[in-house]
Amino acid sequence: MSLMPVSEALSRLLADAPALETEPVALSAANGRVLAEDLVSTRTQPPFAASAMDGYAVRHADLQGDAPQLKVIGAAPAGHAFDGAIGAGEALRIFTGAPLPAGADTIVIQEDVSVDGDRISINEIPKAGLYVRPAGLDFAEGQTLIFAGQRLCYRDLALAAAMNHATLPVRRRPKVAILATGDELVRPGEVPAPDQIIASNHAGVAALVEDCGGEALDLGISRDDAIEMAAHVARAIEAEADILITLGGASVGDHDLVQGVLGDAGMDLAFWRIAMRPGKPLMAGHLGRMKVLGLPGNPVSSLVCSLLFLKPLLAHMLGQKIHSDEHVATLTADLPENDRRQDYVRATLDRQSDGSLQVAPFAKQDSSMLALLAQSGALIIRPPHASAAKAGETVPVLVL
Ligand SMILES: Nc1nc2c(c(=O)[nH]1)N[C@H]1C(S)=C(S)[C@@H](COP(=O)(O)OP(=O)(O)OC[C@H]3O[C@@H](n4cnc5c(N)ncnc54)[C@H](O)[C@@H]3O)O[C@H]1N2
Ligand code: MOO
Repeated sequence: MSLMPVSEALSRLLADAPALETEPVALSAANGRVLAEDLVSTRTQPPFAASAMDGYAVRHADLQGDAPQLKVIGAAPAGHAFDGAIGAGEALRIFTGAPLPAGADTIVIQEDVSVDGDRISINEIPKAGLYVRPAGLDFAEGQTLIFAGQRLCYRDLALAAAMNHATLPVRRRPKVAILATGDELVRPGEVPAPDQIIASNHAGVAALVEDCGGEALDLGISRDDAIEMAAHVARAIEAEADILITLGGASVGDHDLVQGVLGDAGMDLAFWRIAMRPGKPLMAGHLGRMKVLGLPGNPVSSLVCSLLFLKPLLAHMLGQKIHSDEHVATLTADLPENDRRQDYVRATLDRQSDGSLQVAPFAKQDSSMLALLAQSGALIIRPPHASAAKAGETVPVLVL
């Protein structure tokens, strides 16, 4: 049986997955969305030279001698520019954020001033230009400040607001329908029969979808019954899902019905069976415009496949660059030579005082062992046919 290399499967998966459409969203609804176009500022900020402190706007040339005196000719609170200029020997009462009046070049903070009617004495002479924010200190009109592909966070949203964008062009969120399959499964919180277990994969895959900026749609659990499964698949189509994830039933057993059901529904199979461990029975295809990813049922397999295939697929559909979480780390234990499947070995990860990474593989690697995956800081990548590795050697790792 031939198995497809991981890299080839990933390239095939991404090759026919175009980026999703752009849609406008209000700034208030844009948190966590992915920007579809570069964002150019419509404004210069600050739009005028402004005071950075509460105090007095002065001409630095006037600040000669000991405690020079100036005449206060008016006031400028924020939002109220002084309509005039200050001349020799004059000052303007000014507040943080107000435009600097014509003629002034420096702010004296009020703590350094004694006031007597409309006259002030300057007790501390500031450096020329102190506490003046020049126009454009932050950014200028026409500047590109947030880039397409950026997942918008609170800092981006504040900046976008300052740039005066009330609506932002973002990618539509990929809708990912998730269907668990298997007679042995019940939902978390239910009481399983003695021969049943709790369906866990759904929770993990849905969380990863949300983390990547997608929208997870829970299709529940289908029994190992072709008619019931077909009805669930029809619900995914009806819901206009961009991706259908099936969990389990991807292998070769008599009750592994997923591929048959999808085939009958009209799925074009892109690939099945990958040279990887865990995750060998991974399947991909498309049903009309809906992508289908059939993930193996073993819990660790389904999550590792999600990390390696679903995460980049979602990034691709959101118009994002796919960046690698691959690093190198020093092994703390020997590893045996590998067979033809690329292995993703669960391991703990520690950063040493010199900044280097140290990785300790778990002795047991069964793809049903979720507790060890949860404790893992990394997956050690063992390429196909890698020779045995000794403690102290460096190996590639995917940091989780
Ligand atoms: N004769 C062979 N048997 C198997 C092969 C093979 O090549 N030849 N491949 C093995 C590998 S590798 C994997 S991985 C599994 C995957 O098989 P399926 O995708 O068909 O998964 P199931 O048989 O449905 O389930 C496997 C295992 O995982 C549990 N499971 C399923 N769904 C969930 C869920 N949503 N949450 C938690 N656990 C789930 C299920 O109860 C089984 O224990 O096949 C091997 N067999
Ligand atoms: O791929 Mo299976 O994931 O080896 O358990």
